[in-house]
Amino acid sequence: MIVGILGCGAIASIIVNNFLSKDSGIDIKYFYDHDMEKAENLATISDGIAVLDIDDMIDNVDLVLEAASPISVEKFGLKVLKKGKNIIIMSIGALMDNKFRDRMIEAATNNDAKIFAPSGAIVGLDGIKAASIGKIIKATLTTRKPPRSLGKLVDEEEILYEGKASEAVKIFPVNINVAAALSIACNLDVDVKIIVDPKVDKNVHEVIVEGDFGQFKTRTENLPCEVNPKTSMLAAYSAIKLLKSLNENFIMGT
Ligand SMILES: NC(=O)C1=CN([C@@H]2O[C@H](COP(=O)(O)OP(=O)(O)OC[C@H]3O[C@@H](n4cnc5c(N)ncnc54)[C@H](O)[C@@H]3O)[C@@H](O)[C@H]2O)C=CC1
Ligand SMILES: O=C([O-])CC(=O)C(=O)O
Repeated sequence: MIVGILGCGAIASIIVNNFLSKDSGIDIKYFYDHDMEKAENLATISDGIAVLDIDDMIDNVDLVLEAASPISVEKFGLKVLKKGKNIIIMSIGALMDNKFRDRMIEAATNNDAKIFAPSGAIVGLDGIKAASIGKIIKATLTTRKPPRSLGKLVDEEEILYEGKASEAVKIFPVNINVAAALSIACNLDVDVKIIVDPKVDKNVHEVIVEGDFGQFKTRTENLPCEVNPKTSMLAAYSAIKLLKSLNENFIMGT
C-alpha cells in the first residue's frame, strides 16, 4: 500500500519513524506540507518524495494520511475521496460539521473509497462503538492539560471551556479532536470540560459513557509529543496501529 502524508509535523514524524523498516507492506512515500521544508525533512528520512502540488501525491497513492489541520481536511478531503483514494483523518474536528461529514461520506460511497478516523488520544472508542448498538444516554469528556500543552501561562488550575463539543471544536480547533471523535461515535453532542492545570505534566482525558449497556469510565494519562506538546503520543500510535491493521487479516476489538 502506497501512502502519502498531508501535514509533516509531530504526528507524521512519529509515524514515519515507525515505518522506516518498510517490512509492513506499507510504503509511506509522498509528503505534502504547506511548509515545504517539513515535507522535505520527512522525505529525506524515509527516502520518499516531497511534493509541491498535492495532486502529485494524491494521484500516486492508495491512501492519504492527514495529520495537518481541520482546514486541510476541508480543503483536500473531498478531492482525495473523489479520486477514489482512501483517507485517514487525524483532524477529526473537521468532521463535526454534519453537512461536511455527509458530503465526505457521499464522496467516499460514490468513489468506492474509505474514510478512517483513528481513536487518537482517547481510550474507550471500542466500547462506545459497541454501546452504540443500544442506546447511549450520556457521554462526557474532561480534558486536563498542562499549560504548555494549551499555550497558557497559569499558576492555578483554570476551566477554559465547559459546554458542548460542537462549540468546543470551534474555539479549540487543534486541541479537541477527541471531543469530536467521541461525539461522532456516540451520535451525541457530548459535554466537554477543558481544564488547564499546572499540576499535571500529561494530557489527561476522562470519558464517561452511560447507556442501556451500563456505564464505563476511562482515563488516559498521555505523554505529550516532544515537538508538539498539544499532541499526545497515543494519537500518533493509534494512526500507526490503524495503518498496520489495514494490511492484517485478524482484527481485534470493535
Ligand atoms: N485525533 C486525535 O486524537 C488528535 C488529532 N490531532 C490533530 O492532528 C493534526 C496534526 O497534529 P500534529 O502533528 O501534532 O500537528 P503539527 O502542528 O505538529 O503538524 C501539522 C503540520 O501540518 C502542516 N499543515 C497545517 N495545515 C496545513 C494545510 N492546510 N496544508 C498543508 N499543510 C498543513 C503544518 O505546516 C505542520 O507541519 C492536528 O490537526 C491536530 O489537532 C492531534 C492530536 C490528537
Ligand atoms: O492529543 C491529545 O491529547 C488530544 C488533542 O490534542 C486533540 O483532541 O486534538
